[in-house]
Amino acid sequence: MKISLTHPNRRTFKKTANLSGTVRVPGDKSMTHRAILFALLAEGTTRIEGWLNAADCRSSLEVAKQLGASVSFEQESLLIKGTGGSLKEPENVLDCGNSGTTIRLFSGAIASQVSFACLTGDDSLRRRPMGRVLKPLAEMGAIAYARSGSYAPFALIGQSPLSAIRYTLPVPSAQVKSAVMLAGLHAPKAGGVTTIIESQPSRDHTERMLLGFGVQVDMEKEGEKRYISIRAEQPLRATSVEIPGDASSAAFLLVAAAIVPDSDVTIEHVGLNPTRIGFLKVLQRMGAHVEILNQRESAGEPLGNVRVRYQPLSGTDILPEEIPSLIDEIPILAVAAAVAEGKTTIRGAGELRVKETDRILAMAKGLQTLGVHVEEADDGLTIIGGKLNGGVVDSFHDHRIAMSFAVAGLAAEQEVTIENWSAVDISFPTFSDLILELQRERKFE
Ligand SMILES: O=C(O)C1=C[C@@H](OP(=O)(O)O)[C@@H](O)[C@H](O)C1
Ligand SMILES: C=C(OP(=O)(O)O)C(=O)O
Repeated sequence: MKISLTHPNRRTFKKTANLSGTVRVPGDKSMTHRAILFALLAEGTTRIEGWLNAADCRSSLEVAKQLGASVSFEQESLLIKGTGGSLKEPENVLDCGNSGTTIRLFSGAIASQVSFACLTGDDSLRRRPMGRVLKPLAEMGAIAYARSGSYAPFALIGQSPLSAIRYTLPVPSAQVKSAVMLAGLHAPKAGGVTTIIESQPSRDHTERMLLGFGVQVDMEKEGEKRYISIRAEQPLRATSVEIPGDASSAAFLLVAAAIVPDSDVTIEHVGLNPTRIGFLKVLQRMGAHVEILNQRESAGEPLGNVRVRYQPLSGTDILPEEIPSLIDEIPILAVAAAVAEGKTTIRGAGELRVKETDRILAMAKGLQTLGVHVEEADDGLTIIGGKLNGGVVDSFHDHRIAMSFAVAGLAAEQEVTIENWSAVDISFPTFSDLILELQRERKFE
């Protein structure tokens, strides 16, 4: 007897008529991680509204519990009773799952506090470089022993007090910046002020949210260069945090609107932090009709509604200095480039090679399968736009690759099947539901 097996970990997306409607996307992932970690460090109970209930943030929540946080839920809100700054030594290994933000930011907090912690993650996280955080933390006085020198699992033996440092980030990374800032809160030696120097601005949610928890962060700008300074021994005080929708999740739906003819999609209540919305400028430059409406501010972060209407796109050059403001959106912008008229180049994006998977390789392979002319460079891609064919592509267990090819499927000539689809649960579990909603609301003309 022939048994036909279904593949629960595959999903197929087909060419669609226009997408239309107004939706909200789940909470910002970067902000949710920070809210959980800062609540753990604070004195009192923090209320977090609009948090992202997805696998990466649940990793942060589990790690926070092991370090002494008491967690409860009240309707949609997350309540975290903090430790007042004295973290508990964890009884077991801290499993950070697939989340780079969890492992790197929590390391910064652990470095001054916990006598022994061992941090690890899944197959993907254990391939990602950790030397970039362990090196500055060791310079401040913490002791780290890492597999092969710089990979998880690693043991972190916190030391107190740490020494303040002046640290120039070798790569623009908000995760490294945040880890050093958090260690700096407990680094009263060597002057007691830790300064991080970044030559390209990376996302600044840590700086903004720490202010809400009562911590003063000083920032000086010198052209694109920024000096971020934090004085030691500032206690965190519990607060309420309202988290807007994640601009990186919104990007998938907005690019879908930009490439599916006659679409008109609005995402409400989405974060518009300038360090995160480089992709909107690129989409505009490619010819998409982008509008930002009802812009306002909450908890120190700008937010608003973003409307994108279809207009045929043309290729563009995405420059190295733009990369930090759109680092997680490059896979979906590569899909936009694949349907745009003409050539798109992306350069200065070498960091993509050390994300959940090598995103340059994954996009090049997948787009080639769909018949696109793509050339890989060490630090980017060159894409000649045109029509997308169908095919079977692999997400390589990377949420952003999976959703990028799902959006490609909505505009491709034949269907696109994505292998290892379940990766979407990392950041955007409701992605397929929202696409369905925008298809249901579509205009019939
Ligand atoms: O700080 C953060 O929340 C993040 C920073 C970025 O990583 P890097 O710090 O490695 O650039 C980004 O790619 C990641 O998705 C989230
Ligand atoms: C790179 C990402 O996250 P992280 O580094 O936290 O795993 C991402 O969400 O695209």
